[in-house]
Amino acid sequence: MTDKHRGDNAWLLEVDDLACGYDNGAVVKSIHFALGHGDIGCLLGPSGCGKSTILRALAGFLPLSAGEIRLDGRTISLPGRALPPEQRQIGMVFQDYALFPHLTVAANVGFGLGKLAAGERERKVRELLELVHLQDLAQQYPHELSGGQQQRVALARALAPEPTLILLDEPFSNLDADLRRRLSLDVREILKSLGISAILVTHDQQEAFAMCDQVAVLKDGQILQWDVPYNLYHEPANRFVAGFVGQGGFVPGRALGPDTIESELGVIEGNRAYNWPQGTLLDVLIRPDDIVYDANSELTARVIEKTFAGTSTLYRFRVSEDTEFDALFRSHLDFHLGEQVPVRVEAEHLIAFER
Ligand SMILES: Nc1ncnc2c1ncn2[C@@H]1O[C@H](COP(=O)(O)OP(=O)(O)OP(=O)(O)O)[C@@H](O)[C@H]1O
Repeated sequence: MTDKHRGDNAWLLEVDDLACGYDNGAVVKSIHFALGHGDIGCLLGPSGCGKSTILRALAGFLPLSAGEIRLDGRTISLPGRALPPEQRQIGMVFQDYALFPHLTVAANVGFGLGKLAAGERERKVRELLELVHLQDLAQQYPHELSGGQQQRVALARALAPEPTLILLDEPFSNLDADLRRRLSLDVREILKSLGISAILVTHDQQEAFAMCDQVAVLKDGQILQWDVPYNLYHEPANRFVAGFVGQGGFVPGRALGPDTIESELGVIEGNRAYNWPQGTLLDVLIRPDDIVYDANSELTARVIEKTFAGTSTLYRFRVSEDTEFDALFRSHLDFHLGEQVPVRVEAEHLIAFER
């Protein structure tokens, strides 16, 4: 990261106890998180949970009813007192690109650079277009570009004034899946190469995991967990996060000891201790990659659904009326509906919640 963006503060962005909403009441409340210099954070959650509302508060478009927002140690929002959006050094990229249709690509990127001398502005625009690989399209108009190219222009335009933080509001949702994946990785690389921090809003968990260092999972206006993607997947703090992040479902179990659970899938031992009394009834999280095929296993499960996906096949298995689970096998392990298949649980991370 560049020194230009590093202040003396441990965090670039600190959000403390934030609450805000609209005329009809608070939408988000008790929001806490902090983002490091050069880190990319994500607000992930279902539609209507308040992701864009938090982004608007960060950008300065929405007043706070409680809490505080600090950027590089400087307070930018308090209830009744807020730095105007244009003084925050925060850039924004929107879902619909929001480019100026009557301006060329180069003029769009240079739009916010009016204060620079013409030669300096041209140099800066050229550098930014090279960064987003659009140097050959500088004289085109937005309607002559693909969606992915337009979004690159929008990113270059947001980067031009050298913001401290970039806010990305569902920036890839108008693009097809393949382009979405490639562009999200490209944008990550560009932001990392410049050392610019960002907050991405998305409801796409794969995008959040691929692009972000830390992710907040939101529900009903609250952050349920703010963590690195690995922990969200393997150490979900509660049932909602476990269900929302990644695939998987729950099977019934009973605590045998602090790290051991008995279920119809056998005795499962994990690497994490809980303090349930012995005999506590539990729901055990089983992810499709927690199940392996084992010809020697005594446990067999019946195939009740099968979804072929090229290199892998997702199976739904049933052991009893109460115990069903998904398993992802390489597709050469080809079983037919109704077949009894020997399987074994291989779950290092044992995740369970009291029933
Ligand atoms: N301008 C507004 N006035 C009143 N209520 C609003 C306004 N904008 C959003 N809301 C309400 O605030 C809640 C959160 O909306 P928000 O747009 O922050 O959700 P979101 O998580 O970004 O959803 P999505 O993924 O669908 O964009 C919703 O119940 C929504 O109806």
